[in-house]
Order: sequence, then structure tokens, then C-alpha cells
Amino acid sequence: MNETADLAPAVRSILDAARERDAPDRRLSVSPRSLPDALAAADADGRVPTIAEVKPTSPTTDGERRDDPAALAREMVEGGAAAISVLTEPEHFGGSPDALRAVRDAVDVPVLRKDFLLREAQLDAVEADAVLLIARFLGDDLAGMLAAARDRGFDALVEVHDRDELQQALDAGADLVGVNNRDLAELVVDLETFETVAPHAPDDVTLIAESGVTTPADARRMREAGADGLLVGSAIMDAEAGDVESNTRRLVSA
Ligand SMILES: O=C(O)c1ccccc1NCC(=O)[C@H](O)[C@H](O)COP(=O)(O)O
Repeated sequence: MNETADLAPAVRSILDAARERDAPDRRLSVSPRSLPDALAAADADGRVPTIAEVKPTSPTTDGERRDDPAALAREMVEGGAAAISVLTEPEHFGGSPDALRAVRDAVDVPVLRKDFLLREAQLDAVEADAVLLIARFLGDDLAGMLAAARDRGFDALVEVHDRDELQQALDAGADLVGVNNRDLAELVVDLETFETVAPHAPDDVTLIAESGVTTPADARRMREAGADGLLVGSAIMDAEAGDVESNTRRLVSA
């Protein structure tokens, strides 16, 4: 794994917890709902292809939403979300594998498992349609984790933050890449990150703009920069901005 000394303390803490987490003694085999197909279908019918995230809390969020994850996910789909992301990290994001299970039973769109996976056995914690693999944390293990995820049937969204990590993802064989606008060293969000990295991705890669998309103008900006889809958590979960369904619809209709 890469050096973690330059990471924000909260992220180091997330990684420490991930290293300690138990993994089940079984091997999953999933029949996934295709995430790329769901994004393409949303695009074809005029929606901004959006992966809406059930994100109860985070190191950069005040308070915690304790709403039923399945009810939130249904509202997101009602608002036009092409897919749902569910945090399964418990200590820092208030997520759980049970929440993901409940969401996947409640909706018929693909469900992405959002966690900080560091070793193969952690893929087997819960069935999902796709899993997130973070290039920075997996380093030389990325290709192996990508193969292990695909062997189980998962789509794999490989997260990068700069050009070097994009190259690392492509070398590992990634065809679904998320560019995280949140810098894990400082936890600062800058939409220019996607704009800088996206032009270097080959056309046949499905590109997702992750983090920091708050307004319809942000959504349009990411689409104009080449995003095939958006991953949005905070702006959709923000109860002060509106209910989850209307928050989702606002971005999906941008
Ligand atoms: O969201 C955080 O505070 C955070 C802190 C440390 C590591 C990761 C973090 N977020 C994970 C994510 O990738 C986001 O939940 C996701 O991209 C959605 O971002 P946003 O729309 O900005 O909530």
C-alpha cells in the first residue's frame, strides 16, 4: 500500500479501522445489475446519470441522519437516480452491510458498495452490484483486487485523484473510473480535479465525477468536462436543502 503519512488524520483513522475489520470466511458470487448500463440508460432518457449516495455522516459532515436507508434509496430512485451508493463503513460514515442489503432489496437499480477495501476477503462482506476500489490505498494490490472483484461478479469503480492514479487504474485494467474531487490529504473539494484528469482518460472508459457536486450548475460543469455519471452524497442527503427525492431530481434534471 502507498505511504499514508500525508493523508488527513480522519482518513488515516478510516484506514486503521479498515485494516482491523473482520472479513467473512466465505466467497461471494453475485449476479450484478450493470452499473455502466444503468448510467447509459439514464443518459439515453435525458437524465443526468447520477449515483445517489446513502451517506448517514462523514468526517466532513455535521451530525448524522438516522433515516431508514431503504426508504432513502427509494426516494432517490423516485427522484431519478440511475444507481445508489451505500456507505458500508461503520465507524466514520454510519454505514453497514445490513444497510446495503436492505437498499438492494428495496430498489431495482444497481447498488455500489462504498467502503475502504484493503484486502480480497473484505469483498465478501455483502452482495452488491459494484464495489469501490481506491487506487491510492491499494497501490500495487489494485490489479489483484480488481480481478478478485470481477471474479465474484462485481462491477468495480476504481477511484483516482490525479493523472498518475488514473494511469495506475488503466494499467490495472479499470474500465469504470471515478475521479474524486475530494483530496484525501486535505479533505478539500475542488471540481477542477475532474476537469484536469478527465481529458487523459480513453474514450472507452466510463468516467464518474465523485464528490463536491452540489448545484445543477456543478452537475452541468462535470458533464461538460466529460463525466458519464456523477456520484453525489452530501447534496442529496442535505435535509436543509430539501427532501432526498427533490434534492436528487434537482441534479438529475440539471
Ligand atoms: O465525505 C467525506 O467527508 C470523506 C472524508 C474522508 C474520506 C472520504 C470521504 N468521502 C467519501 C466519498 O467518496 C463521498 O462520500 C462521495 O464521493 C460523495 O461525496 P459528496 O457528494 O461530496 O458527499
